[in-house]
Amino acid sequence: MTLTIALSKGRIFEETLPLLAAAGIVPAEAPESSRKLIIGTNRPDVRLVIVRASDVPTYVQYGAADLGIAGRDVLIEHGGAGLYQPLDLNIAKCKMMVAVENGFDYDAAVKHGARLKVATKYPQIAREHFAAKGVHVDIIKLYGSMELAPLVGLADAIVDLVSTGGTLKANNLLAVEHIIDISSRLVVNQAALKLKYDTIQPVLDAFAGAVPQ
Ligand SMILES: Nc1ncnc2c1ncn2[C@@H]1O[C@H](COP(=O)(O)OP(=O)(O)OP(=O)(O)O)[C@@H](O)[C@H]1O
Ligand SMILES: O=P(O)(O)OC[C@H]1O[C@H](OP(=O)(O)OP(=O)(O)O)[C@H](O)[C@@H]1O
Repeated sequence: MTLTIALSKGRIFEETLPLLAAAGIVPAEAPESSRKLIIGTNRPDVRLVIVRASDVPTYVQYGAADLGIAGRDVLIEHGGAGLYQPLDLNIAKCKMMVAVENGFDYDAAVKHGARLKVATKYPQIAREHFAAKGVHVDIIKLYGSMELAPLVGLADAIVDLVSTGGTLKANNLLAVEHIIDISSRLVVNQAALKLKYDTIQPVLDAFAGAVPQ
């Protein structure tokens, strides 16, 4: 039975290579240098499909892929329907944070009870965070370059991923709240786990044994 694994290009693909190797899987091509969306491997029964990071849960949910690797951010926004999430892979680590322009008095803005304009690619996470604090927000959905929004008056604050802090610094922004720690997880289609147990379980075991500390 063929096993299909959904991965995104970039950091997730790079950081997944050692996990795949532990399961005896070596991609036939590098997705960065190929335009192919279906990539074979050294194992005739395993293929990779290359999708947008935020589309990985959808491919696995509907069984178009049996396994996938997706960030916790993406999984929260997707909702996780139809997905089994057996393993935190401890890769693509970063933090979901609230950030504002240097000089913006965030504490005062929150205390005053006025509505805060928040730009983000992660409306679900942002909404839950501010609801728990009892802060009224207008969420402005963006698809990237969130850091620009406070600089041009689109928003008072952003909710975005921070790793080194370099992007915030380069744009004169300051992190003011830590929402959650993010890493990527293995997701499995619930029906596939039963139907393809003999193929999937050894891959899960190999990944579990190779998770970086
Ligand atoms: N700076 C970072 N450092 C570490 N991990 C990160 C960083 N930025 C994002 N991630 C994690 O890696 C995952 C994939 O990020 P990537 O940048 O490849 O895709 P994306 O551009 O966010 O997604 P899409 O293509 O769907 O818009 C994210 O979902 C997140 O969990
Ligand atoms: O704290 P840093 O180390 O600077 O990382 C943070 C940046 O990384 C992510 O962007 P990414 O690199 O994925 O760019 P993209 O969203 O344009 O793909 C995130 O959206 C931040 O902009």
